[in-house]
Amino acid sequence: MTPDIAPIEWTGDSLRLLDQTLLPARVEYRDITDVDDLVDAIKRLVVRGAPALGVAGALGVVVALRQGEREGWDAATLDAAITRIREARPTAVNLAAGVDRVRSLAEKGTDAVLAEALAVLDEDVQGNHAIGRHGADWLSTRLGAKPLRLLTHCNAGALATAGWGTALGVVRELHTRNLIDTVYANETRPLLQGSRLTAWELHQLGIPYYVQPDSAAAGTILRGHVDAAIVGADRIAANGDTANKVGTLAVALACAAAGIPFLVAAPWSTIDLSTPDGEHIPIEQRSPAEILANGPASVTPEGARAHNPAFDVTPARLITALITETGPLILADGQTPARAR
Ligand SMILES: CSC[C@@H](O)[C@@H](O)C(=O)COP(=O)(O)O
Repeated sequence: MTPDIAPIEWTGDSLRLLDQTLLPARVEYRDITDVDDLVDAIKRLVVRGAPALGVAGALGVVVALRQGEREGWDAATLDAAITRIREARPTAVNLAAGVDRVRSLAEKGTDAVLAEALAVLDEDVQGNHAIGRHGADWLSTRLGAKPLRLLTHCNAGALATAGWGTALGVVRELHTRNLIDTVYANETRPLLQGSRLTAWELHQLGIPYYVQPDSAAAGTILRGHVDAAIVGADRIAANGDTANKVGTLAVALACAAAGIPFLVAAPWSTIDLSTPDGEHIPIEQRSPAEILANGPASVTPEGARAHNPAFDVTPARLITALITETGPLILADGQTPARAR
């Protein structure tokens, strides 16, 4: 299946990434043939979003193998390079899972690894379309077949995946059914994935939207302007606790207070049955500079300390349903990923 926006591709010679740090001002691609460049791209969020990181991890093993062939690496050097890709960011389980899925094929040769990595990419696009259909069915059955006002946080669109998107995939499917009134896109401080990326995607798709400050979300929800919230996930524990972009928990709490559905849309590749609950999910701490400064200009007194977690964990009890490619799991009714598998 051909994705529309292609944030990540294999060109035949290189891993091509749409540079998400430059959007929406510039559409530029980076051709990656070097492990250092890939690790830097992952850390700087040139490529980002859990499913896209899974594909980057899998294709990253191909990059490492080819660089190793070019530069005559021994097995230990190759292994260390692959591990650096795997550990470039800690929270999205897809990154490590993508690396692990293809790594063991290295002894069969680079072509075998490449074929499996491309399968990861293809499965993601197909799975996202299924998530879109399941989510749209669930929402229109539960809320009625009327145009919906949905809220989302961060970017869980085509850019965050191999194509189509998860939470935004549901929005897109509803839009094709004429069932979207408007989308509230939280701006997503501090790196603005909502105002830069989600708004860019919604604009291109012709879907009506507002960008709002993250801090407006609770008020928008409690004033009755939102029918449901839908977000993506970086890692879902066996009990359904879900790590996603920092600020997601506040949205879930507001939805619970307002009595409206809070949905997580994510593929099974984001579910980590080896992590029992949210307390065990590693949370990435990012650079203080992201919140102590606005570009080059400091916005805080000298010596200010920063607490800058990139993600928070929403407890399963606040999640109405988890929409996967195999259908919805109704966490509100006590279903969990562990019991479903
Ligand atoms: C389908 S993407 C789901 C999540 O990965 C997304 O919501 C998110 O939190 C991304 O964080 P990011 O730091 O931009 O990689």
